[in-house]
Amino acid sequence: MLLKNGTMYDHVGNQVTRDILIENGRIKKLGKNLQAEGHETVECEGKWIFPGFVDLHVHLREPGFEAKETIETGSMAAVKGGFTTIACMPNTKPVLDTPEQIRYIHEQTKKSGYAHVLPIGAITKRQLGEELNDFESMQHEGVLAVSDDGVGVQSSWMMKQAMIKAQELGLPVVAHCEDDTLIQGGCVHEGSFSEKYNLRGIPSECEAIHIGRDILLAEQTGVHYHVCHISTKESVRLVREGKKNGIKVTAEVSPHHLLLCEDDIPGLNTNFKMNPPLRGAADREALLEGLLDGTIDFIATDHAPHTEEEKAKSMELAPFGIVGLETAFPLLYTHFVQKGIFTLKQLVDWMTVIPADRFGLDKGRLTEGGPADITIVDLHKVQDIDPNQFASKGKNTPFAGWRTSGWPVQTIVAGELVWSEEQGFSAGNEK
Ligand SMILES: NC(=O)N[C@@H](CC(=O)O)C(=O)O
Ligand SMILES: [Zn+2]
Ligand SMILES: [Zn+2]
Repeated sequence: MLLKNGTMYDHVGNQVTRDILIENGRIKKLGKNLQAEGHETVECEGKWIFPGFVDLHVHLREPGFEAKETIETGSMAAVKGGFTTIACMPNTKPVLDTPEQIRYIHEQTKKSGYAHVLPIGAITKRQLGEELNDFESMQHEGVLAVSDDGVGVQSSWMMKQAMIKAQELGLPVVAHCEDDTLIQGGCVHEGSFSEKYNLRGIPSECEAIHIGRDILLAEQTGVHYHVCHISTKESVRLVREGKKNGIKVTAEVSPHHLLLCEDDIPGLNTNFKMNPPLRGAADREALLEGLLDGTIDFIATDHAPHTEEEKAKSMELAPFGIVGLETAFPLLYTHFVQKGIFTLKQLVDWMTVIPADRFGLDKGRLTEGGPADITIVDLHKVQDIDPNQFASKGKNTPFAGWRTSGWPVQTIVAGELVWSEEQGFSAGNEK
């Protein structure tokens, strides 16, 4: 395949116009006036060509919760959103806590996936926090990291054992940070919204207390410790301090925590219920500052689809989580790049090369010889977010109706055009 005349960043970050020749799933050549003979040509004039986006925090729900999402529908949502590599969390049924479960994800991806899917294995058996899994045997089948995402690892001792083992094996520990004793049945942030609606709140320290503990344990064990969906100003402060002290701590932030705070929740609407909850305005400011100063390493969506029936429940009873794959780039582009808060280069780096580098993946760059995972974006395309148009089974977004620019129009995974605005989806990358 030959991509003609696309705009891209070169290796030093300058904006250039280039052709990209793709062969055997790799970028064969990057240059000007490349020859098209025998190659399918895609005209990209006026469009941006980015490395395929990388999202290291996604819930694909398979096995066990196929009514919410499957590897097929979740990876369709991914490529439609411009993501070519996604990591899936182990809070499925059964939990991804054995080598057989990890192999199952790889097999299902081969059969029905549209993007590269990197499974994350659970830290503890059935994510119950009681017994450490066999990381080595899961690693043998190919896991990106270990995590009990969905719940925090309550026991400090258990977390320490996990870190010791993960450090030995070179696996990152990816942490959902939440102290169960501080949740107290909370369903939203403990702040002005919880007060106004008389709901139980989840206080900020519920997250930060785990991060503080884990950074101390990471210092002792030397493991790569990664904080999921960071949401409070205290958490940002702790990560900043940890980094300053040379501790191997990284952090991700979700688009919704950058875009929204508790003041934006329009009443008892469960599409604004997620974990961690939307925090205060000062927290949101601290997240932006942390991302801009490098305390927070990159962006991850925490795509968490649920059925409409589940989300139709009350604020207290509905499950936590919102979808994110199909809206992340346009939302962040519209609200931060167009407004001059981020540069386009920063945003793209936070969604490509930085997550890839932090987790040692050969992804996130456009280089000769590198993988042909590519996202073509029309920055001028304006569209209202419409959940009914999502490829994801999850329609649970707080952003319905938001007018946004910067939509992916074509996505290439391992050299195959897996989705285009005009033709829709074609067979998954490994089919
Ligand atoms: N983020 C959420 O609100 N929900 C996630 C779990 C998680 O990421 O902790 C889910 O699995 O639904
Ligand atoms: Zn989580
Ligand atoms: Zn999650």
